[in-house]
Amino acid sequence: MQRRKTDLLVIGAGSGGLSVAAGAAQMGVRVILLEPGEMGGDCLNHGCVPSKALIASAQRAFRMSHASAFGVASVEPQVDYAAVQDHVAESIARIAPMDSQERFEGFGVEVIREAGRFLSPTEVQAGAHVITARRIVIATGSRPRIPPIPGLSDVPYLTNETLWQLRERPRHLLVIGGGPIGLEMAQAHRRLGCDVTVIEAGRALSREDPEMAAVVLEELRTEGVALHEEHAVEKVTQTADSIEVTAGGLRHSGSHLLVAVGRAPVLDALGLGKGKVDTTAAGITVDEGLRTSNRRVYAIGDVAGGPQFTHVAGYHAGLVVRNALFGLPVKVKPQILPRATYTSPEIAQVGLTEAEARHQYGDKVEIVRLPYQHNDRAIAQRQSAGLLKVMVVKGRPVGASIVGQQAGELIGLWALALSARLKMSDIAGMVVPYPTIGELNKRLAGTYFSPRLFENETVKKVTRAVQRWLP
Ligand SMILES: Cc1cc2nc3c(=O)[nH]c(=O)nc-3n(C[C@H](O)[C@H](O)[C@H](O)COP(=O)(O)OP(=O)(O)OC[C@H]3O[C@@H](n4cnc5c(N)ncnc54)[C@H](O)[C@@H]3O)c2cc1C
Ligand SMILES: NC(=O)c1ccc[n+]([C@@H]2O[C@H](COP(=O)([O-])OP(=O)(O)OC[C@H]3O[C@@H](n4cnc5c(N)ncnc54)[C@H](O)[C@@H]3O)[C@@H](O)[C@H]2O)c1
Repeated sequence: MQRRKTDLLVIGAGSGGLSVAAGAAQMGVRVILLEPGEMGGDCLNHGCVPSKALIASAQRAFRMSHASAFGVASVEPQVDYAAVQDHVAESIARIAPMDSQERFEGFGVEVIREAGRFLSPTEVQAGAHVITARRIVIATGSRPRIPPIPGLSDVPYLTNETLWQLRERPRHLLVIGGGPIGLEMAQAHRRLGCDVTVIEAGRALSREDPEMAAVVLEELRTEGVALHEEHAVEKVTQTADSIEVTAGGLRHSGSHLLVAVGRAPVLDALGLGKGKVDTTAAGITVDEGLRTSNRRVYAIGDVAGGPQFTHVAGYHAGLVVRNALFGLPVKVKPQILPRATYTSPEIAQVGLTEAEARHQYGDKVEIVRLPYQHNDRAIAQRQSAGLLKVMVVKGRPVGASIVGQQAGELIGLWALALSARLKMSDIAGMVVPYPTIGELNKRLAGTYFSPRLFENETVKKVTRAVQRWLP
């Protein structure tokens, strides 16, 4: 065994671990990074990047078959599924150098391609190395949760880890789970010409405001995705040429099955008991500053049991670097963390939903609504289905929900508004280029002020009085 000492040991080279390692090493700290698998973790290799690349192919296909309204003949797209997967692989390959071992070694990080396992509260074993570190960051992410459905283990099923190796287009894709993974992949495959059936035990997109989620679900159904909500899966069986899922008294037959029912934290084999790091089923237990029960050890990203997004792992990393390197007090602010699901239309959220805001603020909250149909660019592009809702308390937004074209882009402004505590007047006062979808944000703030200005007798009296004094 080779004994090693370092300032910072990072376990896992995914979105969270890489961000911590890069930040710390570039500040001159000695960093060792452990990764037994592919550099870049889930987001690059099995998550965000491949899913968004597949969605991009699907959007192309959809536009080809829906062009006639624009005066361009619609055509039935010829989908070469293997070539679609080549595009997915190429997207990963183009981004991979950013997360590569060589790039991180260039920052001064020592990368060891071994799994880490605690031997004691201060020592971690990785292959032939025993590493002692002043601070340790666990960033081991999550993996697909496989539910205990009778028969599931006896059939060949896909997860987000294996979907990208598929070369033949599924004739009929069955999807268990109507969350972000299930619905992004369901719509993309439908647009690529597959029959698709989604079986959801509860409500699809259940984290989202139901009014906003309904817009997405209606579009999916219009495009031909068979979506069964409140249908608990009873069993899965295989016949000679198909897989059958029995749910809610119905039998769904398909050629391929995708399981997308949530994530499980990667905790096993880490020896967390020896490290005196406490866990629950959701993940590693952390305080507001991401410290675990072992004060020298932090947990970030998916393994920390909170919202599971790449930008959240990156945000955690920034906080940990500040605290571990400079001793600065840090605190996770859940209310500033946005999320977006990249269906068409997209659905995005930051801060409180309408229901949460009403629950927290009662009648002090004002709900400001603006449908997309008033946006000139959305009309010109025939993408005017959508809605913005912003929850406002005493002139400041406390939450924003958006469903529609580019919702994931539009939510960024409200994420800034919440993190910088901007007022609605700040949003109303900004000037945005015409004609853009982004005008919706400013127009919504205008909608907040309209009744105050234009339906207010005092304002009208004062304005009339001022006219008499003006030269
Ligand atoms: C299909 C899909 C689509 C997604 N799309 C989006 C999206 O569009 N936007 C978004 O924000 N998020 C998206 N996500 C979520 C996002 O991928 C995760 O939130 C993010 O990857 C979490 O980063 P992480 O660093 O916590 O974990 P990971 O990226 O999973 O990295 C963990 C790393 O730790 C390594 N590891 C595990 N055990 C050990 C050990 N014992 N020792 C050393 N290393 C170990 C693993 O090999 C892995 O490389 C998506 C996820 C999926 C599955
Ligand atoms: N655009 C994005 O940012 C994006 C995209 C994909 C994934 N992600 C991340 O990955 C996480 C995991 O996504 P996910 O969709 O797998 O999980 P999820 O937990 O968000 O949704 C899973 C769905 O499966 C349902 N379900 C659970 N067990 C079931 C069963 N036995 N039968 C039928 N339905 C069942 C649940 O009710 C739920 O609606 C997300 O929460 C998100 O954090 C993000």
